[in-house]
Amino acid sequence: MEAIEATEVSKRYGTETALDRVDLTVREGETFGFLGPNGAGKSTFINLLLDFVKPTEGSIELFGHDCQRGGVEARERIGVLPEGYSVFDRLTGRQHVEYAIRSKEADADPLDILDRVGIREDADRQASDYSKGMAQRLVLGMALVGEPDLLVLDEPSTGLDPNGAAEMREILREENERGATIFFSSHILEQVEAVCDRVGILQDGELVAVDTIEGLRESLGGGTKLVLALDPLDEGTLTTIRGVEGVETAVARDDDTVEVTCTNDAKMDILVALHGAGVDVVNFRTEEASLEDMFIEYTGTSAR
Ligand SMILES: Nc1ncnc2c1ncn2[C@@H]1O[C@H](COP(=O)(O)OP(=O)(O)OP(=O)(O)O)[C@@H](O)[C@H]1O
Repeated sequence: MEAIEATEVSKRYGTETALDRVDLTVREGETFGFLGPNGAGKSTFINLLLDFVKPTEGSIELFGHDCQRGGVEARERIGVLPEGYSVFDRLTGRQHVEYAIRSKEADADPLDILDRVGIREDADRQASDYSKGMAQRLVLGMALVGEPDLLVLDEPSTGLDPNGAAEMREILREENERGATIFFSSHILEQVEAVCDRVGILQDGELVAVDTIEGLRESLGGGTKLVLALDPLDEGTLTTIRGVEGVETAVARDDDTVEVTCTNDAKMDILVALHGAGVDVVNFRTEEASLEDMFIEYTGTSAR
């Protein structure tokens, strides 16, 4: 059975189309990263999943249950970290987790959960005194209660320092190994690249790509990145490179280094064109296109 199955889902707010006929399947056991620039529709999709808002057209199923008609059964199997969740000021961290345990009728030790997300020491402090990162850890802990079959996480790394982000990745890996499906949105592409089996890229409400990271690379013609040290590196040199068939982008990194994303076949042609234009290639290496490079190619914008 599929964990998430969206069929032709659209959501309009007045004249604003937040999602436009999105078809998406997330299989049980997958870790799926949901990417898109600000305002692309990621939170809207997650809000539809959770039945916080209704689709204008189309439907979404969770474990075979329509999110609107049979959502309750499905939601019992889900752990959620919503965007911008605010903690209850008067409750301690422990009380938050106890609340989640009661409402999910789960059997868990709140301190074990708080330990897992790294705030056991702060269990009995009021959550209003928590830092942003601690509050985010607490909400993740609440999402983990009851060993959910699906974790839906909207920007889980918000507020976390690099250590916190690494711990978050580790928890996602452990949860996935336990058998949970993970669906999360993020602007932190290194994070997505490190843990996801597949990614979907949303832009202006449309799903412009869904694939493995390897698959995205291939569909961008090999997705090679060349890093060239050139003399001279000026506008004329950049124009020469951009004129070669198969070149997607050519951006100067500093005074003498340029980064070029291109198809595999274009690499040799670039060197030939530079030689023809009298440009000296001082240094030359290739790198695999990162998810960030591919995101820019698909959406024309940076993820952050
Ligand atoms: N309640 C609402 N009323 C009107 N427009 C809305 C509402 N919620 C979202 N939108 C619009 O829908 C579009 C998609 O927004 P959404 O919050 O889903 O994007 P997002 O990809 O999650 O963005 P971000 O990365 O900034 O969180 C935006 O143009 C936004 O202005």
